[in-house]
Parts: sequence; C-alpha cells; structure tokens
Amino acid sequence: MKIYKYTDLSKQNIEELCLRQLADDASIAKSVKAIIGKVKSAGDQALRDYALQFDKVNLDQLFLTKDEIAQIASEIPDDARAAIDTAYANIKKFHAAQISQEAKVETMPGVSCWREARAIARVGLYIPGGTAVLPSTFLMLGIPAILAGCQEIVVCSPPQQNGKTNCFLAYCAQLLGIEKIYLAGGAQAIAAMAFGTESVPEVYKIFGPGNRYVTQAKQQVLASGITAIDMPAGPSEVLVIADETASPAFVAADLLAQAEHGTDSQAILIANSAALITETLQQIELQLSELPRKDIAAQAIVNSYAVLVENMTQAMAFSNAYAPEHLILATDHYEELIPQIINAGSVFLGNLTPESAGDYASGTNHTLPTSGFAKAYSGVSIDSFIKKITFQHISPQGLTAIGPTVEILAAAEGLQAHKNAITIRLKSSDGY
Ligand SMILES: NC(=O)c1ccc[n+]([C@@H]2O[C@H](COP(=O)([O-])OP(=O)(O)OC[C@H]3O[C@@H](n4cnc5c(N)ncnc54)[C@H](O)[C@@H]3O)[C@@H](O)[C@H]2O)c1
Ligand SMILES: N[C@H](CO)Cc1c[nH]c[nH+]1
Ligand SMILES: [Zn+2]
Repeated sequence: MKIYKYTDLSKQNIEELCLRQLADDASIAKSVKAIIGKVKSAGDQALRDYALQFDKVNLDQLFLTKDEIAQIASEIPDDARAAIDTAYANIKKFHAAQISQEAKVETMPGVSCWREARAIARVGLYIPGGTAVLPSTFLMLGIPAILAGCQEIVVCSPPQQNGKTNCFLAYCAQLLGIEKIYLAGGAQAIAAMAFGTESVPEVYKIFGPGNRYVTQAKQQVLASGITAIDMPAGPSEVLVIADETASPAFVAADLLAQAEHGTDSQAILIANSAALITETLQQIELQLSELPRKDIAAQAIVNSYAVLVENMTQAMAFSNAYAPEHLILATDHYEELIPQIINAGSVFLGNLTPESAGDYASGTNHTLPTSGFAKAYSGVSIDSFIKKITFQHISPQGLTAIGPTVEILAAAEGLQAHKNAITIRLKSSDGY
C-alpha cells in the first residue's frame, strides 16, 4: 500500500487518486456490449451459453421453482437461520420507518397540490454470486421492494457449481415470499431483466450491486433508454479516517473487510500520524495471512493507499473528494466531523462501529454508490422502489385566483392554446 503526504499532493494528484478507472475498463465495456447483444438476439440460449462459459455449469432449467427453493432452504443450519431472521427484522424496521405520506399544500385559496407514492410495478434484483454468494444483498433489496409494494419482483443470481443456489439465499427467498430465482449472473442477467427472454420477464428498474461486468451492464441498459437502474454499485470501497484514538488492529480489520470483496476493491486509510499508518499496515500483514480470501484481499490492498494528513480538515477534504461508498470515522471525536461530511454512501461512527455491521444486520442498506457516484446518488432505500406522482385540484375559487397568472404566462410564451384552457373556464358562467 502506497503512502502519500496530503501536503505534497497537488489538486491534480488528488483528482487522480480519487479516480477508480482501471486500465481494462474499455475492454469490459466492449465485452458487456457483446453479451447484451447476444442476450437480446438469442434470449434463454444465450443465458445457458454464458452460464457454461462463465459459471461452468450446464443448465437445463434457468430458474429454481418454489419447491426447489424450499428443499434447498431446508438445509440451512439453525444459527444461520436465526442470524438471517435478526438481520431481516432490523433491516425491515429501518426501512419501514422510511415510508411517509406528504401533506397536501394549498398554494393559493382553492388550489391544492400533493404527491402520492406508487410502487414501481416490476423490478429486477441482482444478487451477486461470483466469488461469494451474498444473501445479505437479497435482504437489502427484497425487503424495501416488498415494503414499497412492488408487484412483480424478478430475482437473478449466478448459478453455483451444482447448478443451483445455496441454502442461505434460498432461505432469504422463503422469508421474502419470492417463489422463483433465475440462475443468471453477470452482464447477461442484467440484459435479461432489461430486455426479457423466454424465461426471464423484463422489468422497469434493475437493482443491485455486482462486479464491473454487472455495473457496466446496468450503465449500458440505462443508456439504451430501456430500463431504469438504482445506481452504479460496483466494486466495494471503504475510506477510514483515523486519529490517535483509533485502534490499528480495528482499522486494519475494517480495511481488509472491504478488500476481500474483490481484487478491484479499494481500502483507503487517512490518518493524522505516520506511526498509526505504520502500525495499521503491520496489522494488515498480520491479519491478511489468516484470511481464506487472502489472495483477493492482498491484491486489493496493493491497489489501495494511505494518506498522511496534518489535521482532520485535510482528512475530510480528501474524503469528500473521494466520495467513498463507506466512510468510517475511527475516532472518538466523530461528532464534530459529521457536519463536514458532504459525499459518502454510508457512514460508520466511532471505534466500535465496524462497517460489517451495516453490511449485514444493523438495518441500513448496503447497496451503495461506488466510484465517486456518492457525490450524486444515495444508497438503496424505500424511495428507490417508488415513484411520486403529483396531484392537483382547483376549485371555482382557485380558478379565479390562479387563472390570470396562467393566462399571462401562456401569452408570454406565445402558447395561445394553453391560455385558452383557462379563459374558456373563466368565461363559463358556472366556472366549470
Ligand atoms: N456497491 C455495493 O453496494 C456492493 C454490495 C455488495 C457487493 N458489491 C460488489 O459486488 C461484486 C461481486 O462480484 P462477484 O464477481 O463476486 O459476483 P457477481 O455476481 O457480481 O459477478 C459474477 C458474474 O460475473 C460474470 N463474469 C465473471 N467473469 C467474467 C468475464 N471475464 N467476462 C464476462 N462476465 C464475467 C459471470 O457471469 C459471473 O456469473 C464485488 O465487486 C463486490 O465488491 C458491491
Ligand atoms: N460491503 C458490501 C457493499 O459494498 C456489502 C456486503 C455484502 N456482504 C458483505 N458485504
Ligand atoms: Zn462487505
């Protein structure tokens, strides 16, 4: 992991450090375009071919039925079932509190305006399952989709070596009341949900994190104007701001937790002491050697870096420029930093709040914007699964109040028919 001194960095250096672009971005975009094209033209057959090519499985059937899901779910160990139940309850509680009704507003006497939420009718959820199957993502997407009232929920996840999925994912499907899991991964799953195939229904909006193929595919189907997406939620990242109150062992554990997701994950350390950086790097070496996914995490750590700052103002300036998916404030003095946070997907406060808690069970959503998109996007929430429709009603009194304003503005724009729609009503003797 490289170490930089903040005061040695120019504005351009900082911009470059904050870029997540990788050398093979263009080739990924090219292969994703080809995959989307093949799914559009060959449908289910393309999904079977890609399952064989990328997931190394021959699929007769592209989905698991309710009975198959029940059979797989029955194999879940009791402790895992209880842990999923706890996570489910916490995530549900947090997301249910996001449901709200807006007040009607009378902008002028007799002119009422309001908004009502309606669920997006058909949504697609992508549950990663390449190097690790993520049932937690199923909860993070399925719970808000159901709470929002989405009627059709299509779920895709890559097939595992036995051509099925694992018991944890199957149990989540049961908890959520989802009766089918489509066995498709990567860009081909995204294309299937965007365009539809013989088996996979097309949806209006696609949700979920994934590797660079998945994220690129979501961006391409969005650009094609065919479907909406939640956000670009690609390779995981974390930025830890640590001071003298932090524990190097805890900080190292948090950095490694995101590094183990993929070789292209990033784990950034910002600290106000060189000794703290050195000790944390030592801890990383120590803890890394014990990890089953040490090869993946080690590569991600090589792609990561530390920045030595003189004070927390510099630390916050760097963090806001980087706009991390996850920001950990590993300091007892986190309260005073909160107002300075401008760009971050999700924030973890203090030395006893590991990011893993949010990944699994505290209640917040773990599907979050990466690659600097936290400058403009929020993570998944109930809002992601609804649209808000505006309504208005104008009474006779309201028509008299607002009419002349609209007539004058319509005339100013030279749009006579707009003006007439008011005038004809004002002239009518009873007002309607
Ligand atoms: N931002 C977030 O909110 C968030 C949340 C959870 C996970 N993640 C990220 O999700 C990702 C999960 O990645 P994963 O790979 O384990 O699972 P994945 O399900 O995203 O991708 C697996 C699929 O990628 C496709 N693929 C693999 N190699 C390919 C190739 N050479 N060409 C074309 N397609 C190929 C295959 O179809 C495979 O089924 C990680 O990067 C992790 O950091 C992000
Ligand atoms: N850290 C991931 C989001 O970037 C979410 C996750 C799922 N499982 C473990 N972690
Ligand atoms: Zn994680």
